[in-house]
Amino acid sequence: MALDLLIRGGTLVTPHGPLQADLGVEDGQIVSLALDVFAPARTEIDATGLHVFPGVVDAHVHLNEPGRTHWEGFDTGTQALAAGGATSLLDMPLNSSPPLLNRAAFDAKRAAGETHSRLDFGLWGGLTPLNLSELDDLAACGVIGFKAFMSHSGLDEFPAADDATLFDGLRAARRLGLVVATHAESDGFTRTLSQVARAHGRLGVRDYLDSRPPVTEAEAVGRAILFAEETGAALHLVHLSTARSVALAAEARARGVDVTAETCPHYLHWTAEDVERVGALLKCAPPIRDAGTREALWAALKAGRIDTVGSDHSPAPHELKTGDDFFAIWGGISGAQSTLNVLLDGGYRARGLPLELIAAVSALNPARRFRLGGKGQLEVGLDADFALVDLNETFQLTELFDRHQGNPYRGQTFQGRVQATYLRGQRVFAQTPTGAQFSDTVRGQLLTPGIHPTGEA
Ligand SMILES: NC(=O)NC(NC(N)=O)C(=O)[O-]
Ligand SMILES: [Zn+2]
Ligand SMILES: [Zn+2]
Repeated sequence: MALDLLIRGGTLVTPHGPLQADLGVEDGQIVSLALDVFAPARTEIDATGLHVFPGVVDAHVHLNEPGRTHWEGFDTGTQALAAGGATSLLDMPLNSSPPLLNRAAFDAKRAAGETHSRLDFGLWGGLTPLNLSELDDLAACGVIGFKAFMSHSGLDEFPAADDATLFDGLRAARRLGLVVATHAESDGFTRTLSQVARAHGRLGVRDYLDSRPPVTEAEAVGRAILFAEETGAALHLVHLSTARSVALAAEARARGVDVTAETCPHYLHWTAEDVERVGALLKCAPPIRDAGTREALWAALKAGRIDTVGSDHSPAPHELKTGDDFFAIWGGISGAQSTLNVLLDGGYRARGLPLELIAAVSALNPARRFRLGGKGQLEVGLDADFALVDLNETFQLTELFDRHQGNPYRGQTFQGRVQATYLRGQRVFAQTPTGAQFSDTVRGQLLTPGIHPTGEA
C-alpha cells in the first residue's frame, strides 16, 4: 500500500531525544517511524539536514473571532501560527465578541473556526460571575476548559472572577473533569497601585511596570493554588512571569496539587528595559520583568519546572496601541509566529536547552494536559502534525503574517527557522525561494478533550 507522504532523512525530535529516522504518513496519521522506510509514497520530501519537531500546540492565543476580526481573526492568526511551526491552538474565550460564556457563543466561534482556521483548534470557555450556570452546558459543547481572570481582563464584557466565583468554578470544573486556567494577578493590589500612579500623573512605561510588581502575581498564584488544593480541581496558571511564581506551582505539585505552569516567549526574550525602549508593542499583564528575572525563568524552564510555553498572542489595532497614558494602552503582545524561534534561539542555542524539552513544553505537555488525543508527539498512530526546522539557519524575522504590522519581533534575528509545517500530513506552510506559501484548502478541525494515548500530564 503506498504511503501518502514520506519524510526522508530527517532528525526526529522525540521525547527520548533526536532520532535519525524516516516518517511515513497515511490518511493524516503517522504510520511508520524507522530508518530507511522502503515504501512507495505519493509524495516524498527530502528532509536531510532538517529536524522534525512535533507541531506546536499553542494553548494560549486570542484570535478574537467572531466580533473583533479587525484585531486578528482565525485566517491571519493561524497563518502566523503555521509559519511558526504550530499545528494546533486553543483559543481564549475573549477578546472575541461575544466572549465565549455560553453555548450560543461556542457555536458561533466553532463555525468561524471551521470556516477560517488553517489549523486544528480547541476553544476555552470563560469563567466569570456572569456565567457560572453555563459551565455544565459549555462542558457538553466540548470546551477545553474554563479561563478565569483574577484581575481586570481589559474588557468589561469579561469581568474578573471574584474569589467565590473562582472557587465555585473550580468545584464545577472538578466535577466536570476539566481544567481551569487563571490569569493570576491580584485585582485589588494592582488596581490600587494603578490608581495611585495615575492620580499622581505617573503615566509612563516604568510607572505601569511598577504598578504590577511580582508580588501582585505571586499573591494571586498562591490563592489560586489554595482554591485548587481545597477543591481538588485541575489548575493551569497561564503566563507566569517570574521563577518565584513557577516555584509556588512546583511546590504545590510536589505536595499533590493538580497544577501546571505556563510561561510565554515574551518573558523569555525581552526585558523591562526593552519595554521602556519599544513601548506599547511590549505592554502586557503581568508585565515583562528585568533581566535577572528573565534568566531565573530560563533556569526554571531548563530544570523542567515549567510545563507549557504558550504565545498569549493578544493583538489589537494600531489605534489601541498608542497614547500618552501607558495604563490606557491595550495590554497584549503579538507573538503567535515566534514561540519556536525564541525557544530554539534563546533556549537551545544560547542556554543549552535539550530539543526534547523544547518539544515537550511547546507540544507534548499541552497536548497531554488538555487531553488532545492525537497531538503533541511524533508517534505511530498519532496525527501527522509536524514542522521541518533548519536548526543551522540564522535569519532575520521580517515576514510576519498576523493581521497587524505592530509586531515587536519584526527584525529580530534567530537561529532555527521553520521551513515547512504539516497538519495531519497536509502541508499548510512552506518557506520557498520565492517566499512563503500557505495552503488555501486545508481547514482546521475542532479539538475537544479526549484521552491522550500517552496518558495525563
Ligand atoms: N484580554 C487579553 O487578551 N488579555 C491578555 N493580555 C495580556 N496578557 O496582556 C491576557 O492574556 O491577559
Ligand atoms: Zn492573561
Ligand atoms: Zn491571554
